[in-house]
Amino acid sequence: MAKESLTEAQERIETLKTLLNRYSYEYYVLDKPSISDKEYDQQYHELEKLEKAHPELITNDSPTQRIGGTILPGFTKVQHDSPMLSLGNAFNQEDLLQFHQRISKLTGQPLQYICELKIDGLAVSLKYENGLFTQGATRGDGNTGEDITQNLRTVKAIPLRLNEPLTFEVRGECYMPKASFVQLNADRDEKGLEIFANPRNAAAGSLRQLDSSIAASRNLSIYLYSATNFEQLAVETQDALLNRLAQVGLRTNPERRLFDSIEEVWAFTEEIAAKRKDLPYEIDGIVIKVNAFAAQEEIGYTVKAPRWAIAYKFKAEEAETIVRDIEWTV
Ligand SMILES: NC(=O)c1cc2c(=O)c3cc(F)ccc3oc2nc1N
Repeated sequence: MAKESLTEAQERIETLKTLLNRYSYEYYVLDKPSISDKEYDQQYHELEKLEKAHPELITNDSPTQRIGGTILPGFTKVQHDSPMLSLGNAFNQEDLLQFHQRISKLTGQPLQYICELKIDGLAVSLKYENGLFTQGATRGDGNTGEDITQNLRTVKAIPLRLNEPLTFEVRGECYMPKASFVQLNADRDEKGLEIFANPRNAAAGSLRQLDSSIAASRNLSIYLYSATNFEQLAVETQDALLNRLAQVGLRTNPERRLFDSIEEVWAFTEEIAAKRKDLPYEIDGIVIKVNAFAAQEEIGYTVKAPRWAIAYKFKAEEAETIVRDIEWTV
């Protein structure tokens, strides 16, 4: 085939990157693919061929650049701009009531709560500059984490470019879906390799790999739940923030609910405890947050945790039965 002119190649490469990144967003972020895998693969291979012929046209946000070419010698350290704190825990209705009474005293505003599923994965921080994914890190000790950008770039649910040129940091939970966990353990068992105890360990083990092609093979996903400098995003509540994150192309968990009383929050924890085994990912509780950012600021933080949030934890032993209950499809 005659070598296409540079501008023709450039235009075709730009078109293919835009199309393939949108298909990837539909498939991995919205879980609603609009084309078949075959069509995707055809366009992906056309992009690979064009980039091979014109390597100077390869950009960092091309879908062909998700798997890094090198095996890292180790992970460099990352200082978090603001500490990645942990959550205080609640284990029963009384603990929730005490949480509510404690914080009601600290704000004159009526309290609206947002409840989010507590995804059982690995907390990570993602930095975007002018819309481009530039750095990913683990929580580490809360102040210093490890740079796992190469591995997080292989997580297809993480967009390499947002659909707005934002510069900010988002945080979320990277996890391994239950079905991927069962398949991975079946494969490892067959090869006589040690199997993972649960999806959280499998996700953590995958993100700790120095060879990003291993992380790429582990079908990890992510839900984002917070952002820094949300003034730029012009949102005043956690719920509005989550809608805004979805708007710019980030994956957020749809099972969130707003409540005006702690009694309704308790009822929600019981509702989710009953349907948790049917979820395609593991959760270890519910995160309850004051929805309004102004009230969050008024209520504030302790040394190691926000006062305006609490994690209601389900009873641990169920976790094993949940994974055991999946028929071990091999
Ligand atoms: N695992 C989770 O699904 C999840 C975790 C956290 C946090 O760890 C967390 C920690 C903070 F200091 C503040 C808010 C948070 O919100 C959170 N929200 C969530 N949905």
